[in-house]
Amino acid sequence: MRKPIIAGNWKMFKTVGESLAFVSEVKGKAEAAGVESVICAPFTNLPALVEAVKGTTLKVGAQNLHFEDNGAFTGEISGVMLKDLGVEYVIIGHSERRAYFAETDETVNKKVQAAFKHGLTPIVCIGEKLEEREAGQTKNVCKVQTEAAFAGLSAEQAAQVVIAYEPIWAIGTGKSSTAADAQDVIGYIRELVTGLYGAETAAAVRIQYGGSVKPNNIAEYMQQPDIDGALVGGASLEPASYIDLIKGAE
Ligand SMILES: O=C[C@H](O)COP(=O)(O)O
Repeated sequence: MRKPIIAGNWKMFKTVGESLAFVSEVKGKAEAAGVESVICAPFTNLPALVEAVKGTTLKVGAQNLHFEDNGAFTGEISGVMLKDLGVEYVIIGHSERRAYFAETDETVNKKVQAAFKHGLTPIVCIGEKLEEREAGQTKNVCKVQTEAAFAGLSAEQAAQVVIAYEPIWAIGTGKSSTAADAQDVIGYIRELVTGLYGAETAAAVRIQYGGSVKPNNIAEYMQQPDIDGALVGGASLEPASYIDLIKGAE
């Protein structure tokens, strides 16, 4: 049985003070039995957040990591450093990182391996651009990105990966994929994992939908057999909305 997971991706929003105010608002309210609630915050906010969520069921994630443990990589943060802070999750290969920071399928794979090396759970983002969808390439794009992300992982590691299927045209646009379309692609992604590792591993992998998920549409996605949660940007920033997302996922 897969435990649903709602992850808020705050992107480049919130100061430390704003993060702490958010946690004190949602504490005790963004907790639904059987739903894992994660906040993926900017690096600067992680130490304070890890401290603030102690004693709650909220978990903290980063939005990126470097694949090396340390070295001359100005401005980067490694898995060693995240683990040292007490961070549990890390988003890898978000489409904004692929588009603006030159992340490739190869670096995504290296980062997934680095996450496992340091005991972090990777939330691996995949998804097609609008022109790829219009050209009927959605599943092909997801196949290439999924296979690359999982390269070299053991079945035991693969089972722990969280995949976030985010059609790029649906991110921050208010144009969400229909629940049926999202299920179609996510069901296909699970078949891909079955092909790579077998049915038992594929049945354990959690696959989220992301792209304009809001409190008023989360339930439709959660009703789909292969959708195990959501990676949420805009609607995760306000405490009331975040609480409603968690409740809606129950
Ligand atoms: O990581 C989250 C996604 O980019 C979705 O963002 P959004 O919910 O604002 O569309």
